[in-house]
Amino acid sequence: MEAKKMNKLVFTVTLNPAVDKTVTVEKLIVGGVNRVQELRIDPGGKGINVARVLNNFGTEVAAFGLIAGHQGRFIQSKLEGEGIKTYFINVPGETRTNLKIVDMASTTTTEINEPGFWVEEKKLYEFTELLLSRLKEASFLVLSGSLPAGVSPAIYKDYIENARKFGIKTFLDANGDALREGIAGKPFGVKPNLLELQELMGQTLDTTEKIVDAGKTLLKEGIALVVISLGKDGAIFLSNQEGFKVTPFPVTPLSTVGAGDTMVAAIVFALLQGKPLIEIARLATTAGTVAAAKSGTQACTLAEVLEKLSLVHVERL
Ligand SMILES: Nc1ncnc2c1ncn2[C@@H]1O[C@H](COP(=O)(O)OP(=O)(O)O)[C@@H](O)[C@H]1O
Ligand SMILES: O=P(O)(O)OC[C@H]1O[C@](O)(COP(=O)(O)O)[C@@H](O)[C@@H]1O
Repeated sequence: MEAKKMNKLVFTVTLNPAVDKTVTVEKLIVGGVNRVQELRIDPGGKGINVARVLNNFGTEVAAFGLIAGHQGRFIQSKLEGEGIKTYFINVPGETRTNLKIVDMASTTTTEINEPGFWVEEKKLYEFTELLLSRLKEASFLVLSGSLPAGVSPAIYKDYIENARKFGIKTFLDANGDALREGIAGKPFGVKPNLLELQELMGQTLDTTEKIVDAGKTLLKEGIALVVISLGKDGAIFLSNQEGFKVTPFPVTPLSTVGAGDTMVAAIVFALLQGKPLIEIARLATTAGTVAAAKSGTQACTLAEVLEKLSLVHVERL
């Protein structure tokens, strides 16, 4: 899978960022009193996580998005402190807090995500102008995450079509209507997780064969790379030429938050290096698994991923 341009600047878009508050409890008691053992606060939101991982991997990246209030300033200063260029438009209100509850007894993560701020039309217009005015500088545009109130579900489709005019590849990671409408814009790649794919297809996909068939319908719609992530069961990677299923190595998941975003970052990183699908699949699944083993929403390093690369199991489909 060749990346056409020599320029390797990646733009990420996060219209609904979040401050991720991760609390770890010994055993989650629903309806009871839970005492927090550990607490972490991290910048979050899908495109923001992608940007942080790409930056750790040594890829030049600029994070675009909307932010509000002091939580927004916290996110921006964290990113800039890590050396990531930011292009944020400030909107009224406050950036959401997304609560992540890690239950150490079952090693599962429960997510409680707020809807986020409301966006006025003129602010969204300002943001779109900012993004489009710089778009030609990018080699890859990553569009990730839920949309705040006031933003049309067709927005990703619009950005994908604009990127295509400049010959810029796009990667979409969204859910619900934003995913459905975004797909109509024919992004280069998509990464739904199994739940998102089932919702999109309107059916339960309970075998690898059914998941692969659903993935192939997306390829037929004009998407070149379809990745379906399956949590602890790994991921399926499909192009028009070939397909792979990659199974992770066992880890103790200290927070699975950010695992999908890490996978997206690794896919884009590998695409920019012109890697074949099998290597994209291996690297991205390893990266997601490394992220799942980290507490909170932490960005992993390339060295951590390369060290574990041989531990995933790759099967040709
Ligand atoms: N519990 C887990 N154990 C091992 N790897 C995991 C686990 N959860 C996620 N991963 C890794 O992270 C990738 C993305 O996770 P997934 O939960 O499917 O994405 P998303 O966060 O988008 O829902 C998986 O394909 C897998 O490689
Ligand atoms: O925009 P959404 O869909 O509400 O998701 C936002 C949440 O997802 C995350 O980006 C993590 O996503 P993944 O676990 O899919 O990588 C969090 O940082 C954030 O709280």
